[in-house]
Amino acid sequence: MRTLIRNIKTLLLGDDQAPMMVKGAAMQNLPTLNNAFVWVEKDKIVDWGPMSECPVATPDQTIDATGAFVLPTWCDSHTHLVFAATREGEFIDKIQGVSYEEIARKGGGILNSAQRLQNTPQEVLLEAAYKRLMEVKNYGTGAIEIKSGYGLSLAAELKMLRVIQQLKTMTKIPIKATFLGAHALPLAYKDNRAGYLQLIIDEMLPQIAEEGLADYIDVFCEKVAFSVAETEQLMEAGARYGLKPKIHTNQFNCMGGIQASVAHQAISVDHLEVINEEEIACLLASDTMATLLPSAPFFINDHYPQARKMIDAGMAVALASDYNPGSTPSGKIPFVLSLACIKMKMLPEEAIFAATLNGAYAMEEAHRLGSISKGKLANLIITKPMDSIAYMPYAFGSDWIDKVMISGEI
Ligand SMILES: N=CN[C@@H](CCC(=O)O)C(=O)O
Ligand SMILES: [Zn+2]
Repeated sequence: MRTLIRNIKTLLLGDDQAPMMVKGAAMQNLPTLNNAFVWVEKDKIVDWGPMSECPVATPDQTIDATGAFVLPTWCDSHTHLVFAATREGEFIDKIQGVSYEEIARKGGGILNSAQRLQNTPQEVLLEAAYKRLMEVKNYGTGAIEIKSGYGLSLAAELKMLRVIQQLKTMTKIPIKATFLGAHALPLAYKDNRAGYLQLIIDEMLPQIAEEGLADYIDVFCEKVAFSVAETEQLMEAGARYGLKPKIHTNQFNCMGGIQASVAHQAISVDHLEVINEEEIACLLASDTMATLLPSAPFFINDHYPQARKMIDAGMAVALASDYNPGSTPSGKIPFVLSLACIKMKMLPEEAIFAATLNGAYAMEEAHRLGSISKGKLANLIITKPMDSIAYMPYAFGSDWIDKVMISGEI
């Protein structure tokens, strides 16, 4: 199938020499080309440029994008898309003043989700996760990372990861799987932390590696979850099976999670609602992506990451949804862009870079996604007609995406 998208009002991120990530001030320089075309063959972008250079060959399909923007799909590098049940009960608790951390300490939160997931058959989880995947695709997500971490037993963690593996075969959306066995300490191990770590290291990891179920290892490095020393132990264990770290840290506490993750060559550190100068310096000197998840502090009424300070210091940041039933029951990246601009003072251009190319870097997909470059996958968003880039984060309640192309198919 050969598809021509023509008369594009403005093409964003057209760059055949796109870097693997963009940092600091460069995040404002989003490549734009007015009055453009994109030529797609099979699943790839074959050509793009100004309409004056549009090929004369006849495509199988033509899309007229008059008045519209075309940009790469979002690379959502942090989600918990596989879960058994929503948690509206805790939503009401939070409205009535109980904090997210208090709910976790009382055995709600992640443990609540784990209990539900352990009792839910794999096919039921798969059907629900597939529906969520199709939902976020319509919001423009064209690559996604999905974590385990609501299993917390050997059988249930494997079940979650097998669901993710099945999802990979059911869609052309690139998916990366992350093993998050250390998401919460199961009640059965409440007086035996070391025992749970041994279960992860001696039983879960070898089986996961044998079945090739995970691309990355994650740990929830927080006072309410796992310590820095435990996180290091797990990153080292993951490395023995070739799993690179992507670490939940600095959601509530600065306790050394960033430094430890960077020292273990983490692909990304995620959340960063709190961060200090030393941690910013550490990230600046690293190749680790800072992935910000502003829908989480929005939903649990926490403070937002200091994106402006990070970018002004020269850091690269990525934006992701954190779609999960507890802190973020939403996978809508356009809303994440709005929060990034409104609450974190990111410019629209920075937010778009953060949710596309930098998101791709945070899931090691920047070589084939995240920009409009010849040879990259044709995963594209075609917007409804609009006047400016700023309309995207500005119109936070509108559905401004018209079409989503995944691997060359609308
Ligand atoms: N913070 C840790 N994990 C998830 C929330 C999980 C849950 O509450 O179910 C997050 O990234 O926000
Ligand atoms: Zn998360």
